[in-house]
Amino acid sequence: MKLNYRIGQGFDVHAFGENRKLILGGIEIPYDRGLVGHSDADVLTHALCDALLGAAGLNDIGFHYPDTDPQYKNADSTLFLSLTVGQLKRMGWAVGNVDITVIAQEPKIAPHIARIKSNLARILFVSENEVSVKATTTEWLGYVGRKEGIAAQAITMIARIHPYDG
Ligand SMILES: Nc1ccn([C@@H]2O[C@H](COP(=O)(O)O)[C@@H](O)[C@H]2O)c(=O)n1
Ligand SMILES: C[C@@]1(CO)OP(=O)(O)OP(=O)(O)OC[C@H]1O
Repeated sequence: MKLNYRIGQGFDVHAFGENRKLILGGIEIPYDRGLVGHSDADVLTHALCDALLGAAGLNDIGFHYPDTDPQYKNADSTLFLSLTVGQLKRMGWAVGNVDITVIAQEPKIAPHIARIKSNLARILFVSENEVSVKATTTEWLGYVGRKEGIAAQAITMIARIHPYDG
């Protein structure tokens, strides 16, 4: 018999670069630098995609949306999240809750968390109560502390909404 719940976790890091917007959870955060990547480098959304894909046993974001594919150049990463949610839905999974930590020395994320949660809840088809977004510094230690980039980790629980035999 298949279980009705599964958990997954994801982790991602992107480096800061010049002339880039800082996008987290699909929301533009005012800062003098942005993150560098093939897509918009939305590190929070990438970690969340990996958590959801991991929960469903579906490999990772780079497997489904390779950084060698020109169609994803500067892509809005919430597209990957929407596609992932659709993929899970077709397999009979709905998102239960997500818990995300952004690891950044700067900028302050707290003032933007309400907007990030609202945006993610809309894409995940859950209420904002099911979306937790937190932030921490690394107390000036390591690559995050040197303000070289931002890391994010995400954990999710998904629940089976209909049987799937694939
Ligand atoms: N980029 C960040 C980092 C932290 N916060 C908020 O500040 C609090 C204290 O952070 P510490 O790393 O010193 O524990 C943290 O709990 C967050 O609320 C933030 O908004 N943005
Ligand atoms: C999102 C993708 C695809 O554009 O590229 P990046 O923005 O570079 O992000 P990363 O987390 O390194 O890997 C996933 C990629 O396939």
